[in-house]
Amino acid sequence: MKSPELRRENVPELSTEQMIEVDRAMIEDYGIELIQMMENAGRALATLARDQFLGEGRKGKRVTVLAGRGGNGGGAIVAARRLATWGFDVHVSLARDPNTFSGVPAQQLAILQAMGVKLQTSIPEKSNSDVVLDGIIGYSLSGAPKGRAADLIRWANAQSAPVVSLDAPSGVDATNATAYDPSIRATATLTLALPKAGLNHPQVGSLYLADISVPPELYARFLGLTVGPIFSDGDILKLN
Ligand SMILES: NC(=O)C1=CN([C@@H]2O[C@H](COP(=O)(O)OP(=O)(O)OC[C@H]3O[C@@H](n4cnc5c(N)ncnc54)[C@H](O)[C@@H]3O)[C@@H](O)[C@H]2O)[C@H](O)CC1
Ligand SMILES: [K+]
Repeated sequence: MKSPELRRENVPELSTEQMIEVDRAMIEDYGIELIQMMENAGRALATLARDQFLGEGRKGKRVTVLAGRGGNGGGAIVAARRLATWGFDVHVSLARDPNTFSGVPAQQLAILQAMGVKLQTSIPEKSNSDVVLDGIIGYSLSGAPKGRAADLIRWANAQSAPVVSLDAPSGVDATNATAYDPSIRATATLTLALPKAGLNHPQVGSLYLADISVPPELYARFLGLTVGPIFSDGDILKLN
């Protein structure tokens, strides 16, 4: 299935600081809550994985989802839930123990646990995934990945399956494009709302953009940026 395309020069790029301001305005000025944005992000990630990377004959196909405890992991956990409900064999590996999760990501994790989706807190023991989803760290990366997050990144890079990153490849700075060691070498990256300035890096792979329902007028009002109704042709655009 082909995604509608959008030329990169036709949309502004955001810094992490600007994206945090978008998140703030969404919640405080428009009343669009984090859980709503995360649902849109996660559903788009699941849809992209299904339509671009899982192909025909989907029954029994294995999806490995790597998730941190922040907003990025929360979106990946939503994607895991959607793919599980669509009949895929979903395995989730967490970068942090479940009892360290809080807020909306904890709520999303609890749903996954209630559904009985396979969940572990160690690196996946199998290497036969059909696709790997990377929701380890998003725009709140601080320095080179450490601990289990780093172990999961190294594991993902050793897989032959395509790796699809949410928002940014984990370990790549979304604002300044620094690729720390280790960092995900993605086949594709699905970023949210508008492209981030640091996603001009070969480790991003093919770049896609998902609609998380930011009203275009928000960009004008809070960031002084003009953005048209870019998602009028679809929820997921391929950026060229
Ligand atoms: N409007 C939007 O774009 C929305 C984006 N969403 C997603 O949320 C993330 C940002 O979420 P946040 O909670 O701020 O943090 P992260 O998930 O990026 O990361 C925090 C997580 O990562 C750990 N961590 C950070 N640096 C390191 C490191 N060097 N080594 C190991 N671990 C590290 C940190 O400890 C935390 O556990 C954004 O990217 C989007 O994906 C929202 O879902 C919706 C709105
Ligand atoms: K990521």
